Amino acid sequence: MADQFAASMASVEPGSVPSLRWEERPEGPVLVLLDQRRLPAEEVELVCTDVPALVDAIRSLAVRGAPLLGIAGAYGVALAAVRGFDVAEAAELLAHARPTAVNLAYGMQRARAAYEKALNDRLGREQAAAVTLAEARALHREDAEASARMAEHGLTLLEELVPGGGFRVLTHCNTGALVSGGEGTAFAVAGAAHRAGQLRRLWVDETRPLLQGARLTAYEAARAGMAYTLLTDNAAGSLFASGEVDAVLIGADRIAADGSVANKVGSYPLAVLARYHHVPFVVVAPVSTVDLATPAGSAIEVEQRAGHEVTEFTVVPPGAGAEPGTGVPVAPLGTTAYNPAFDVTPPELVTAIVTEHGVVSPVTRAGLAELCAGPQQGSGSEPG
Ligand SMILES: CSC[C@@H](O)[C@@H](O)C(=O)COP(=O)(O)O
Repeated sequence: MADQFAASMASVEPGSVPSLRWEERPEGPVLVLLDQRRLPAEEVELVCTDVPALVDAIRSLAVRGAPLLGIAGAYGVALAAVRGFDVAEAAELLAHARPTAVNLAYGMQRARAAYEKALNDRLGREQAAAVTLAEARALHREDAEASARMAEHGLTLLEELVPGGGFRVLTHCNTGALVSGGEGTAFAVAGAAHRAGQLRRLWVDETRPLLQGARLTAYEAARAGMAYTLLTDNAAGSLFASGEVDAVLIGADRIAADGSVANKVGSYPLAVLARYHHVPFVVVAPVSTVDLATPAGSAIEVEQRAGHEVTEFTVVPPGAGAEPGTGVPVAPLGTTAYNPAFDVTPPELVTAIVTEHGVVSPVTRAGLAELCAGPQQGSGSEPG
């Protein structure tokens, strides 16, 4: 299996990895995921033949990251439709798999709407399923295109915010090709800077407790040939204090209408540090991550995860820790843990939000709504 992935990896752009694909097999279509729980030790495929298996993969973070959750949600509905399962039931399961990343609901709803419209248009179930799959594929392609646009806009913005170039960028969690149909969000901007010879260093937060930074971003940075250094999350403060960070680039799981940003836990403390040290704090996300129906950050549901992810090292050795008691204990038996998967950064701490439509800076409710309505005309960014 690892060989199959190595072969398919040889055909992709350097630095990018195929995180998810639809495959027609003699026994029926399947969704093939790169199992992110096993990285970087092993490149192992996870094959989903039905939506409950996909929901398990989403909950256990085999497939993760906001844009990819959207793509997975759409393909999940298509899988149910093509295999003749109950589409409404599948959509409900997907909608409740994880609560914070709005892209999951967005992708799922888009595919479901395509299916229902096709049935209303009196297409048969088989044709409706084909339409649903086409919608999932379109969303997958659009995400790749959005990623390329975000990289362009983000690099232009970095050049404006950090005169002189040679950027030292700090990032948190994982926002690269592993979470996208393209090169990702924040990581795509770092990638563009790297190709332009402008990325002096990528500082990679390890991202406790599940180490998306250490396991996944370092893996992607190494593949891309970037100069990168891994740090523990709580080493960021001294790094800022010694003037080693020019900008913070992060992704987002949901952006409320007021510009509040929910992202991997640890993002908010970085925003506070960045403000104190006068360093730009830039959020890179597709417009599908902006949820205008959520009025403010306080209304965002933050996923709370199991305590054993904190009380046990769950990713050493690779693949261990899916269940309580199977990881390496690092706290006395019976210790309780506070384990929110995300935190919310208020808009006043965000220097700019970069989307495929352009840049909003300063971050205002009106500016964000305008950006969501369509691409900016002209150069777009006006860093505040
Ligand atoms: C482009 S990905 C942006 C976010 O989805 C990412 O930073 C993040 O927080 C992912 O969290 P995860 O819990 O690993 O799914």
